[in-house]
Amino acid sequence: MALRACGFIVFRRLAQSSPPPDNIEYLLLQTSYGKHHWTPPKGHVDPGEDDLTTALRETQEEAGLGEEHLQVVDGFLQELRYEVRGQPKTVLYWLAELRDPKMAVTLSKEHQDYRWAKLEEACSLAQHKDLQDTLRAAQQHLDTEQGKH
Ligand SMILES: Nc1nc2c(ncn2[C@@H]2O[C@H](COP(=O)(O)OP(=O)(O)OP(=O)(O)OP(=O)(O)OC[C@H]3O[C@@H](n4cnc5c(=O)[nH]c(N)nc54)[C@H](O)[C@@H]3O)[C@@H](O)[C@H]2O)c(=O)[nH]1
Repeated sequence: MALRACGFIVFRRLAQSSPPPDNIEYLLLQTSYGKHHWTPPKGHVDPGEDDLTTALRETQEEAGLGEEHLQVVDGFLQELRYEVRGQPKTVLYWLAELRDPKMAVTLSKEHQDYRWAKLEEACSLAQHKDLQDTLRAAQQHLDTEQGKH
C-alpha cells in the first residue's frame, strides 16, 4: 500500500518592513536523520486518522505549533506523489498562516534545525521540484488573495 503523509505549509507575514511578496516566510524543518533533507512539517497518517488531523498533529509534534496558533487558508490543498525506497508515497499539504509571527518554533528529536525562508530560499532548501512547485503555488495563492483586498 502507498505511504501517506500530511502536513502544512506554514508561513508567517513579517511586519510591513518589506512589501509583498517579500513579507512572507515559509517554515522548513531539517531532519536529524538520513540525508538531513528539508520539508514543511508533515508525517505519516496513523491508522484510522483523517488527513487534516494528521497534518495538525504532525505540525504540533514537529514544530510545537497547534491548531490555535494557525489560520488555515481556504482553497489550498496540494498533493505530491513520489517514491521512497521503491514505494509510492502521497503527501498532502494544506496552507496555514502563523497567527503570531513572533511565536517560537519548538523542534522534536526528528529535526535538527528549522528556517523561516522567503520563497527562493525555501525552494533552494526544498530541492525536490514537486515541493518547490508546491511552495510556488502557495505564494501564487497568497498573491492572488492579497490582490483581492
Ligand atoms: N534513522 C533514520 N530514520 C528515518 C529515515 N527515514 C525516516 N526515518 C524515520 O521516519 C520517521 C519519520 O516519520 P514521519 O514524520 O511520520 O514521516 P515523514 O515526515 O513523511 O518523514 P520521512 O523522512 O520518512 O519522509 P520524507 O520527508 O517524504 O522523505 C523521504 C525521502 O523522500 C525525499 N523527499 C522528501 N520530500 C520530498 C518531496 O517533497 N518531493 C520528493 N520528490 N521527494 C521528497 C527525501 O529527500 C527522502 O529521501 C522519523 O522519526 C525517523 O525515525 C532514515 O533515513 N534514517
